[in-house]
Amino acid sequence: MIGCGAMGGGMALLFAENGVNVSLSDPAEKAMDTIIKKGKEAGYKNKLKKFKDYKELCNSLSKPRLIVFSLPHGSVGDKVLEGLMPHLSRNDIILDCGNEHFANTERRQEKCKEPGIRYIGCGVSGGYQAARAGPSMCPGGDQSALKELLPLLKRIAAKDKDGKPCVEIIGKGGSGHYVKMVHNGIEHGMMSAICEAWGMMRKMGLGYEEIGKVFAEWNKTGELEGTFLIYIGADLSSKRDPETTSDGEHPLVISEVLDKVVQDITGEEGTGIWSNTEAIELHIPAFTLNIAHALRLASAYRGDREQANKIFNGGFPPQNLSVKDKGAFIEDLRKATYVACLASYIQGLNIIAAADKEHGWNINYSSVWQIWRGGCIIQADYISDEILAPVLKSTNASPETLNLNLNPRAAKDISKCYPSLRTIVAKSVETDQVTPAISATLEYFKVVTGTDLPTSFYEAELDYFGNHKFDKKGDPDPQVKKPMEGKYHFEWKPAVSQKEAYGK
Ligand SMILES: NC(=O)C1=CN([C@@H]2O[C@H](COP(=O)(O)OP(=O)(O)OC[C@H]3O[C@@H](n4cnc5c(N)ncnc54)[C@H](OP(=O)(O)O)[C@@H]3O)[C@@H](O)[C@H]2O)C=CC1
Ligand SMILES: O=C(CO)[C@H](O)[C@H](O)COP(=O)(O)O
Repeated sequence: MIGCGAMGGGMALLFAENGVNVSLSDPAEKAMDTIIKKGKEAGYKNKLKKFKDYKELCNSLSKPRLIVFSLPHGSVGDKVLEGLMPHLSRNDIILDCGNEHFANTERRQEKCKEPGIRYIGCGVSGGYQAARAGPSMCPGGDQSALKELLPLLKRIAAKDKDGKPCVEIIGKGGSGHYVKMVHNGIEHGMMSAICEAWGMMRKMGLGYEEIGKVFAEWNKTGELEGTFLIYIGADLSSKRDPETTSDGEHPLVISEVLDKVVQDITGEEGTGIWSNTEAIELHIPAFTLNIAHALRLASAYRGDREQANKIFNGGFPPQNLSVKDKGAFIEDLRKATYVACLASYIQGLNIIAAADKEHGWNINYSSVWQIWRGGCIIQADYISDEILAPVLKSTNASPETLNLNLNPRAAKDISKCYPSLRTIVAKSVETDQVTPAISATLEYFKVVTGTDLPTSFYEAELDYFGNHKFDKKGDPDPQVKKPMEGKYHFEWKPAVSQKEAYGK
């Protein structure tokens, strides 16, 4: 296990629990000692050993070796690979369990080809608790290595509600890391919508623990049933700090958490940036994911926000929400949260489908479905059973069939929940609530199902100044339905000389 932090430490213990001898490497000796101590306490006798140099570490492993990375993304992995290479042999496997950029994964796979080392990009999900108990795993790369590894991975992976392991072969090349990256993009869309709903409930006057109870209800039944992020939202809402304050209180931890999400800016994580960049580069409209990312960014600048708040004389803070029927409003909020979560899935799947076509990864979509069934952060039982299963589990699921905006079952739910989504956004606008992902979701569904968009005017302006051409309404040519340049240009205003324009 190279990298013994929150995730690597948990996975090292998980492997040891499953009878595997684990050799540890981390710059922090203390991190390795802690894992060894925990292993001893758990009764995994002599299963965990620490190593300072790669030669000794590699000599300690039986062949073909399995080397697991749980490292920060980027150059760290390159340096580690460089250092390990001289001590590895043909057929050894590197299982990169970090959140690595798929292009780095593919570059390393290329580098490993000649010496015959098999490099697998394997996103893992579920946080450090799942790393210890069994994560959802998303491996892609060399098929022979994947087939050899799968039995072991199935032993350690999370199990879904039917007891099936949440790990399957995703596809070739960097597809495993790609799917995990998009998982995180979806995660961010869902987390944004959920925190926005939480913010509105706070402004309705609900206490932290009361909101926890609402989330617990949402998680029990209906469209948000079995949604991990709703479940942990319920759980965290009642956690109290064991330290007492001066007045003898044990404060709710959530009441003390500052409103900033920083890891995109600190570089700690990259998946949010990469998944949005991918959406843009692959021409996928991903309103909910894009704005969720922007909310994180804006939130990170706490100091700037404080200064702007002063300059704007207090800014535009959310007003207290008075609603006639609290129960009905919370039900609208639940439905709005659900459609924003579903929109996040739809946008994420559209990104994966476009990338699969572009890279020829041949992604197995029933594997994607299975790894998202349990153990991962975006686990959502209702969405999985009702919406995704009929599409992703199908034996002929392909990038062409993945667009859930064209799926009648998804359309039924979105149409049913749309009035609630509109009610929530309208109330939010009226009272200055912070609801970017929920509002963007309303716009998203309006736009992707709309056949009378104001972009006619946009197109005309583009043609006016740029000769960018347009197509005409009613043209029977099927090409006009494709994203291709239009056939017509109108001379809205002929170009004139400088003298004619400026009169000199
Ligand atoms: N935390 C989470 O919830 C999840 C994280 N991930 C991904 O898993 C990976 C690990 O994350 P996480 O455990 O949270 O991060 P941590 O920072 O806790 O762990 C990373 C570990 O790698 C160590 N490290 C740095 N350089 C080297 C090196 N050259 N050789 C060996 N070890 C090294 C670090 O040591 P030091 O601190 O001394 O530099 C640290 O102990 C990341 O890619 C992350 O994106 C994936 C899913 C969930
Ligand atoms: O990969 C993860 C979950 O799936 C990690 O928890 C990750 O650290 C979350 O950070 P970010 O919100 O920046 O993706």
